This record gives sequence, structure tokens and C-alpha cells, in this order.
Amino acid sequence: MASFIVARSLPVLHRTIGQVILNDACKLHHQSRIIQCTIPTYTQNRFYAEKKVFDRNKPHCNVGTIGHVDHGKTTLTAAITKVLADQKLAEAKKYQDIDNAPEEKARGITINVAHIEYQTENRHYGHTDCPGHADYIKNMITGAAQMDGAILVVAATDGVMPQTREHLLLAKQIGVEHLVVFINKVDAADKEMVELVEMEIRELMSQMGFDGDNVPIVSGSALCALEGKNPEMGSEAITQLLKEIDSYIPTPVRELDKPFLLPVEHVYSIPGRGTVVTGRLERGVLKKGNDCEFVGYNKVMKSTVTGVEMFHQILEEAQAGDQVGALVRGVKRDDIKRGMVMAKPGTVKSYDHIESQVYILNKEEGGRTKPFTSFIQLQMFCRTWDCAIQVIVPDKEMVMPGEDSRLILKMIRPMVLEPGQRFTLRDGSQTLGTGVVTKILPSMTEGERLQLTEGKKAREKRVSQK
Ligand SMILES: Nc1nc2c(ncn2[C@@H]2O[C@H](COP(=O)(O)OP(=O)(O)OP(=O)(O)O)[C@@H](O)[C@H]2O)c(=O)[nH]1
Ligand SMILES: [Mg+2]
Repeated sequence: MASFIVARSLPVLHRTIGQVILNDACKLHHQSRIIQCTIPTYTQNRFYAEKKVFDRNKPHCNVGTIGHVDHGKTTLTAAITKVLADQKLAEAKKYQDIDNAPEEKARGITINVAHIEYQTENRHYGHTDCPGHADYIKNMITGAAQMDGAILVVAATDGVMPQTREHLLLAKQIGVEHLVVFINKVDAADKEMVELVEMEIRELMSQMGFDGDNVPIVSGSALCALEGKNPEMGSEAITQLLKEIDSYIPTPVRELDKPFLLPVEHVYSIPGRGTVVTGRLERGVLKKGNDCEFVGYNKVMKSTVTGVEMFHQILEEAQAGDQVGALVRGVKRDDIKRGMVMAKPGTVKSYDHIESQVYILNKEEGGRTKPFTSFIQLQMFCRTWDCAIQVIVPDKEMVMPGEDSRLILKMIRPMVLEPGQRFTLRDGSQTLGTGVVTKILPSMTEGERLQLTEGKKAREKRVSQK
């Protein structure tokens, strides 16, 4: 901890005083509004605090918790930080620190994804805790899109449930290939039940194209670990889980030599500092002083990066794969939106008309039961954005569930896309398929776009009348 001068308005300090350890100098200067105090890091994003420089001494890997609502993903996230904090490898996060939005506290469920940092002996981790509730699947998709591997949490008391399947499916489609399973709540289930759930998971994962026979499955109780009870199913199970994560999820090869690209996940305005955008750096290297461009939603805005951080620690340079916060100059918070891409100027463009190859899920995989034809309106999810689209089936009358098909997609607004990029298609609350961009087509005319907008409005009207 370091001493430094804070010359800010007192009400701000008063609000955060619980987290600030004041020394004698502070009390002396209290009246003169110049406060000297000792403070671990800035709180409420309002302080200029002395920050640590991030020490890149281990490979960085992004993981996270997925699974059905209430199976214990947030409890497990908190438990991991507790167990690692005991080894000085993390800062312990309480359950309430992770689910900290008022609605999350009131309902006891996760709504927004939360990013947490910890380390093992081998790697530095960014951990994304995803919501399990079906209503927040959109947030889950964004969260999972940033993971190199995931922890599937299944409660022994429930076994496989609808969002266990759906999250597995989405993970597969998004390209999260390596999963480790944690069977939770073994304190509330008997041994036979745990064994049955394990068999059920292996079978389901094999069906979905994962290596179900060999996937590491650890059983334990996140709650016991968090409360420091029953170490065998508590802290020891967490340690075992971390070992499996370390060895089973490979560190991906990062594209460091390409121009940088960061899909924007959140935008914050920090008084006195400016606008900060966060997200996972998809490729390249990002440094303070780099010129950048925000592209998406019919806009292109130029800016300059004036600071780069990871988990509130200063980065000399952010590398692909890092969970980054970038301070940018000259753009307001309201100018930037989640879903835009921050990239090296001139390296990306947005498009609204593409050709793609898409696999349409069958009923068993959670997809549609009926075929569809041209002009169906769907929602396309990609990186951190989603957008209404109209589908044209160029080669045949209709596409059956379980089929692979070439599809032309017309988007209601241009977004950043490139050949080879993967995406998910959803119809209301149902995942319909997964695809890859194969070709960029000439931009739509104003008339075509207008037709699309009118079609979307008519559809929304029909849905609201139902
Ligand atoms: N008995 C028992 N209860 C647990 C355990 N882990 C979590 N719980 C309880 O299960 C409930 C749900 O836990 P959460 O961690 O919020 O579940 P979640 O998966 O994050 O839920 P969503 O994010 O809303 O999908 C809470 O009441 C926890 O205290 C466990 O190991 N044993
Ligand atoms: Mg949760």
C-alpha cells in the first residue's frame, strides 16, 4: 500500500471511507480538504490511486462457470477465490461482490456476467461467471465468447437440467472445446446420486460432440469450501478442480502479430479520467498511445488509447486473450456501445449482407422441430453484438432441422464481420443454429434495408398481439 495525496471533494471520500484506512496525516489535513491516506486501490472508480503494474510472469487463460440456474456457479467462483486467497494467489471475493447488482441481490440469481481474477502456480486466469437463468442467455453467450475453456457446474441434487444442455450446446457452437465439470452440492446428495449424475453428464457430453469419456469430472461442495467446512468435499475438491483446469484446458495460441481488435463489452465513464472500454482483446497487441477506431452501428469514430489495464493493474502492453480495460481519448461514453469493435484504424469494416454456411440444430439438440424457408427473421449473435436478420435460402425450398445449409443473411444494420467468423442464430428464446461467414456480399440498397426494418416492425407487432 502506498501513501499519496488525494485532492478530491470530500463527499466522495466520505462515501468510500469504509474502505480507506486513514493515517494521522489524513486527520490533520481533513479540514483543508487535502487528504493524505493509505488506500489499496481506487474504489468507486473515482480515485486516482497508485496502481500496481501487471506482472506478466505466467500465461493468461480465460475460463468461466456455465450451467443451469442455481446450480452453484457464483458460489463456486467465490469458493475458488477463497481457496486461492489462502495460498496468496487471489483476492477472496464474497458471493455478494460477484452478484452485486441490486436486482441480482434481490432475486438471488446472476444476471450480468462478472469478471474475476486469480492465479494458480501455473497460470493467471480471467474467470467469467455466467448467468444460468434462461432469460439471460444473451449475457451467457457474450460471456462464453470470451472463454478459452469452461467449468460446467451441475448440482448433484438436480442432475442435467435444460440450461445444462443449452449452455453445453452454446459452448460447443461458440468454439469453447475444453470443458471441466464440477458436480456441486454433494453435501446434499448421496453417493449413488453423484455417480448417476456423473454418468448422465458423460453421456450427454459425448452426444454433443465433447470427449465425454475423458472429460475431467470433480465432485464437491462449493458452499462447504466457501464456508471453510468439510475440507474433503470443500477446499480439497476445489484444489482438485483447479488442477484439472490447469492441465486439461490448453493455453490457446494467441494471434499477437495481427492488428489489434477488441470487441467492446462494457463502456464506463470515469470522472476526471475519461471513457473506459472493456472486453477481451481478440487479437494483436494494444499499447498506450495507439490510435484506434470504433466501428459498428453505422458509425466509425477515431480515438487514441491513453491507458491500458487488466483487473485494475496497469499493463505495459495488452496481448491477445487479455481481459482489458482501455482508457480512450475524445469519445464520450454515450458514443460507444457494447457490440462495437475497437480496432487498429482501417483494419476492419462493417457489413450488412453476407453469405454463410449454417448448421441447423435438430430437436434432440434443442433446435426447431419444423423446417424454415426464405424470409424468416432471426437474431444473429456474434462477438459481443446481436442483430436482427432476414434469411434467404438460395439453393433449396426449405432447410430441415439437422441440416447444413448455405444461407444469405441480410442484417438490419451493418456490423463488423469477416470471413471465417462464427456466429449463432436464435429465434426468440430458442437457439436455431450455428454458422460461419463464408463471403461478404455487396451492401444492401436503402430500399432493401427499409423492407427489412418494416418486416421486423410487423413481426414485433404480431408477437405483441399474440
Ligand atoms: N447445499 C449446497 N448448496 C449450495 C452449494 N453451492 C451453492 N449452493 C446454494 O445454491 C444456491 C444457488 O447458488 P448460486 O451460486 O447463486 O447459483 P448460480 O449457479 O450462480 O445461479 P445463477 O447464476 O442465478 O444461475 C444458493 O442458495 C447457494 O447457497 C453447495 O455446495 N451445497
Ligand atoms: Mg450465479
